[in-house]
Amino acid sequence: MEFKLMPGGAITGEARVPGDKSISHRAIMLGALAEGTTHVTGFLEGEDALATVAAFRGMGVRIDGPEDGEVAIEGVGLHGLKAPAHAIDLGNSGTTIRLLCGLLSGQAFDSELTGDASLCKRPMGRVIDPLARMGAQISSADAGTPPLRIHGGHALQGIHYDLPMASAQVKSCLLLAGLYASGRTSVTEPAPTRDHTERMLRGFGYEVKSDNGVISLAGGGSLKAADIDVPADISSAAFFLVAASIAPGSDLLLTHVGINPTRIGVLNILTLMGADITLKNEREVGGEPVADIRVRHAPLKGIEIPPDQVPLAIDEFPALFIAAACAEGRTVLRGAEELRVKESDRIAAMAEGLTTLGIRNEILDDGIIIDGGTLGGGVIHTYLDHRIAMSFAIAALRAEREIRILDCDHVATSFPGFDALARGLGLQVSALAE
Ligand SMILES: O=C(O)C1=C[C@@H](OP(=O)(O)O)[C@@H](O)[C@H](O)C1
Ligand SMILES: C=C(OP(=O)(O)O)C(=O)O
Repeated sequence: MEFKLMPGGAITGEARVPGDKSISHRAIMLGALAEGTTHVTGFLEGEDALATVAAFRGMGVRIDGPEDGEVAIEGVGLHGLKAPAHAIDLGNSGTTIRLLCGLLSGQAFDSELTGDASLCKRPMGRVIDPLARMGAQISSADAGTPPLRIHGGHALQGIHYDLPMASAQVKSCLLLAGLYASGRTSVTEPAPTRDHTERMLRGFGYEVKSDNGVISLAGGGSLKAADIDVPADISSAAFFLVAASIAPGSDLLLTHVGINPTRIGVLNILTLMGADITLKNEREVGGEPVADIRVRHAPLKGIEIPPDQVPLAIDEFPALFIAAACAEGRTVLRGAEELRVKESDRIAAMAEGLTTLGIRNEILDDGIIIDGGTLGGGVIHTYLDHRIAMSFAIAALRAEREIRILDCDHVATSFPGFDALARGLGLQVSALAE
């Protein structure tokens, strides 16, 4: 499928974007390992979260739904999973494969994890190495990439691990392995990352300590089923936060959006650029802060992105680069080398598309410099990356000519129905069979 976008338009109205992907994955994982039935509402019915559902069904867990965002998971307890009959295919989902590495290292059975062409290029050494120090045995393809074979039946010991990169996936992987390890498992992060695993473990009655940047738990406990209301994904909301900011005449309300402090870099960065964003009706839902977000068009200016905001906005940079392209002056991002190992090399993929649209930019090892300017039009390559596709779709609001975006099927990994929702709010997008 490809997207064709006519230039111009404004973004107006009210919308609730689909459920948070990170929280949806964790709801299935912890629900499966809990004792009792976990009920989930607001679940993301996107391909990545559905890959997590399929993985646990394949290990004998009864999961009803999702239907209208509702899922019921019959937990089997920490030791109730069954050996999967086949290799588990996790599609495009880095979060699922890395968290499962930790969880499956603690099982008595062997398992094999694989995925699509994008996932099979992503680095897994970052979880394999610390898990090996805990006593796990995982073999990978030569480059440290999937397919992975996890040899079960090895006793795990708790370790302390200083994370070399700010990664919630590595942190969460080790905490899940730690549930099965003897003694304590603890990690320190070079900078805070999303803390949904810690919050949800506590919500399931498992003690997790966070003391001065050290996050730890002791193995050998148990999880009690809980009800989870998944907020709308701020990473999906980000496309419309940028869209409404850059398109004159825009006024948009995004409802029930998760505003966990470890996820709101996009709000902080856009506000520093001059965006008109207000939070309303702030509340806490099932251990996660939530708000309605109003965003109106405002002229944006280029900024130096504060390094402390980078991990808090890591998935939102493709959309933020479009904001930078529409801003007056220069935006500089550094300290974001992690963008090179996502579903695509997001620095290279965005730089290429920005250049196609006539926006001057310079690639750095760990970031990019973007000079705001006038956007033309042209044909964009997504490199099979959902966030690249959606970012260039919203760029059309300020483009002078038509934009065609090739290979947009992956949008459904995180944001099923993106094009219909965007059309309803004023983006002139059509989805065409390729
Ligand atoms: O833990 C998670 O749910 C995620 C963590 C981040 O990855 P890293 O941990 O690799 O930074 C993020 O990019 C990904 O979309 C989701
Ligand atoms: C990086 C992402 O996801 P994952 O690592 O789970 O594939 C993302 O959704 O932007």
